[in-house]
Amino acid sequence: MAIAAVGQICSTSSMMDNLLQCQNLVQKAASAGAKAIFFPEASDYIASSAAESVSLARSLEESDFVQGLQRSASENKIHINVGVHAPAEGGIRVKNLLLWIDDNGKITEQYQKLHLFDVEIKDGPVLRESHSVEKGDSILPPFDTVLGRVGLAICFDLRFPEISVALRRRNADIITFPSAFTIPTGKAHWEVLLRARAIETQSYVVAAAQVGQHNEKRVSYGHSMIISPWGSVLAELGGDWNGGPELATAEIDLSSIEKIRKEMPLLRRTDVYPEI
Ligand SMILES: O=C(O)CNC(=O)[C@H](CS)NC(=O)CCC(=O)C(=O)O
Repeated sequence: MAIAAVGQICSTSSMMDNLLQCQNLVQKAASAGAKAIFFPEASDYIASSAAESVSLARSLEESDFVQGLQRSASENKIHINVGVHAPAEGGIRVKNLLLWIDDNGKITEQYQKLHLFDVEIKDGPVLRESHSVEKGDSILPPFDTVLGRVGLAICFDLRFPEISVALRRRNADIITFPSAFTIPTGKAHWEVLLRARAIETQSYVVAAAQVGQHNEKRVSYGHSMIISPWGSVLAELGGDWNGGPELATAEIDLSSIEKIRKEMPLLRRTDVYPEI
């Protein structure tokens, strides 16, 4: 059994301030005995326009934000899962990435968001992620960590159960959804979707979320959660920015996954519908 932590922050366009928020939580998570800490999507920055987002992006090797977290991981002997941007080929778009940094500070895995959030909701959010972001083209196979086998997905990917089912089929124990959900869609769908993904994959779901006002145009829903493979919310943070970053922790018990999967085997009818 090992402890996982979720960190809830409010990123702005100041990468240095965002790094300080994360580093503060890394220390707290390490003091709480956590083996890994999970941060939201776009922890490095949330920009107020597509142009600003592209101009702020740095390669992983040149990002002070990423390097700062690599140092924190090794100094605090903790693994870090964090969402960041990096420039895409051609210079007009960015990649929306999720990194695994091990407790020596090395980036060992990276996933590029598959599904981009293009919405035009009447009297609600209008966002066109595909204007500034290049979509990924593959599922990253789950990998072994101190907590168990981790499968990576990001934010809007949550709405496509195929990716979670594919990660489960490749033996994920824990599926991540670092996010920056909007308030109306968060209120309506966030917890239901997260619990559904945990229940249908019989896996832990770790969802670190951005919270509060990032700039004059963007506000995020918060409510970071860790959910058990039975679908219970084990840890949850609030929806308000209380002036500082916040942390929640939960124990990851791999034997509970084994028990649930044994007691209720979800045998798929792949003779009727395709295997994912
Ligand atoms: O733009 C960045 O830098 C960071 N990326 C995001 O905030 C992304 C794209 S705008 N947000 C979402 O996918 C929210 C999904 C959502 O709210 C839902 O599915 O309801």
